Amino acid sequence: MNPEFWRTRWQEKRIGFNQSEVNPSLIKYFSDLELPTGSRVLVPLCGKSIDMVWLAAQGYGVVGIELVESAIREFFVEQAIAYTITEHSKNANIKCYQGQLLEQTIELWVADIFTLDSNNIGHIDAGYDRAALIAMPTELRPQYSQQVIDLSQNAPQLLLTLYYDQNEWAGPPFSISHEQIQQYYSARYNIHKLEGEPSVLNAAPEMTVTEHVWLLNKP
Ligand SMILES: C[S@@+](CC[C@H](N)C(=O)[O-])C[C@H]1O[C@@H](n2cnc3c(N)ncnc32)[C@H](O)[C@@H]1O
Repeated sequence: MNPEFWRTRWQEKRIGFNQSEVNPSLIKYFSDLELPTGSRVLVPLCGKSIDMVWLAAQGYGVVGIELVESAIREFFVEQAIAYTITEHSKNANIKCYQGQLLEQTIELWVADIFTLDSNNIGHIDAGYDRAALIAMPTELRPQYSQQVIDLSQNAPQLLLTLYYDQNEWAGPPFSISHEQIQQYYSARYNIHKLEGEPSVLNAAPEMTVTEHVWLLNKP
């Protein structure tokens, strides 16, 4: 998916991926990461996810990365959080929106994730990937997974993916198999499948879909 695809989706408000309720798997499994409060959580391809509000309410700092600036602005406006904007000194396409919620900092980067490095975003304690890996087409996924590993310096992750017959529906979101998860992450993580539950694709409700929840821990 090129950047224009996502900009158009946001412009035309075709954002069926955006949830009005906090993701139940986040609530159920995030504690498995055993993070002390005050830890900083990376949310790649964050959109305006309400999950970031939940993370802050649990006592975690949030570091989101999102290509489309209007999505980030909508997040702060809808959540009634005051924000400041800092522009990157060398790259006009990169900005950082920052606000405070319940004494936690929510820092959302307007950027193509591939243009950032760990010096930009600072230390990360864990990652939460919902609708991010599965938003990446097959050819970009190895580069994406490596970028998340590099940005977070191999921090543990809670990863949510979908599995369905890719021949039946083109995506995004794309279907990801256990073998693909191994391919992307087994060199740097111990991989545990926590759950596989029936799920629904909003754009193709007739499809049989399973949501998988993965815990990626450092070996
Ligand atoms: C399927 S949405 C998921 C959003 C969010 N994780 C959620 O659960 O609602 C994927 C998001 O990734 C953003 N995106 C796509 N490619 C990106 C890239 N290369 N860098 C940063 N963000 C990107 C899109 O604009 C879109 O908001």
